[in-house]
Amino acid sequence: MAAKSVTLKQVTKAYAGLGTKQPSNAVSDVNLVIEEGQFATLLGPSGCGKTTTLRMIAGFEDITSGEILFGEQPVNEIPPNKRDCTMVFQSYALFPHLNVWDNVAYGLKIKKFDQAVIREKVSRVLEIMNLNEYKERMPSQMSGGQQQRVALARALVMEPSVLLFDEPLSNLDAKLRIVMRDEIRRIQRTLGITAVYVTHDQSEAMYMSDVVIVMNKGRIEQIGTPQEIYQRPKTKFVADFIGSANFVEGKVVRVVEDRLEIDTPMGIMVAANHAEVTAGQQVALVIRPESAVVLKTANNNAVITKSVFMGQTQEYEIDFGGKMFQVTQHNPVAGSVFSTGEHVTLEFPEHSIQVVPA
Ligand SMILES: Nc1ncnc2c1ncn2[C@@H]1O[C@H](COP(=O)(O)OP(=O)(O)OP(=O)(O)O)[C@@H](O)[C@H]1O
Repeated sequence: MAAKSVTLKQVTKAYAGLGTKQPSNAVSDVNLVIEEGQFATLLGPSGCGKTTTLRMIAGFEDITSGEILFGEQPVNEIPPNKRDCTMVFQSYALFPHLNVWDNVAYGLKIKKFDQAVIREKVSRVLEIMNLNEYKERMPSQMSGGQQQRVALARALVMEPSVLLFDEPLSNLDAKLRIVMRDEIRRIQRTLGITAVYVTHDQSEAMYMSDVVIVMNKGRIEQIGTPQEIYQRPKTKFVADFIGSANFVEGKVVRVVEDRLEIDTPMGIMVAANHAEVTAGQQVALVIRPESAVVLKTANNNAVITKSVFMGQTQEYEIDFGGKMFQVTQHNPVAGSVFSTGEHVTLEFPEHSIQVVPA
């Protein structure tokens, strides 16, 4: 199978009736390029337009305006079964009256492949998915995780250029999700297939993706690697949705080369200038709990109001100038841990602060 890139150009979806109640479309003006062989995840809160976007790529939904391309080829007019992509659903959607072998072979039979070719392709995929020993089982005789592997095998056997996933792990328990996300990623890498994955689970998105596409109210807020999305969020929404963050409101007073001086209720704070903000602009400083530093100095400026041991971390709530901060200390060993009521110094290394528009 030859992987293909997926391109969305100004793609919009309006559902009839939506426009009268709310000004926004289900999906608005989405521009996106997913490169060949990339694993891209659409991530965002419920109703942000992830599933609609995925279904438009699959061809299950018409698009209101814009264009979708697989490689160089526009696919707007191509029906789903001719699009060279397959979708793995949350509900597995296996045929209950067919055993594993026949479920996996089904699509090839519909496409009238030769018997010998079908045998060869199905055996190979069952082998890759470690499903050989289950080939005669009926779906009802298998666990949720095994059924989802069959659903994945059924999609892979078609050798699509693009594989689409609609929250495929959300019916599985936490432990199995972790096993399956490794399995999906391993197979996707081995076959070099382009994958578009929908989830509202940020840790799943961070773990699996080459690129994360964060959506909000039908629009793309940010596209980036998991590191970029986490460490350099471009908006308050992204900073808030991915991981936890302390926000400090302020106004940029000076831009000095690559540093920003920001006037905040806690005085002037300095941040490295990773953002495109200008002097005079109202901003928010994003400070991740693990990037604030707690220590003892001669001029302690903060008070611990809560201190909780969590095994790998110590979690603090700290009052700094009347504002409460969530702070995480890694590797809390005896002697380095502070107790409730202790006076401490809270520092914010300038490179770990991200500045976003207010
Ligand atoms: N068939 C439809 N008719 C009208 N509105 C729809 C239809 N399908 C989805 N919508 C609306 O479009 C918006 C985007 O829905 P979508 O299912 O794409 O969101 P989502 O991000 O996948 O959410 P979730 O995580 O809850 O599945 C929502 O406001 C939803 O109510």
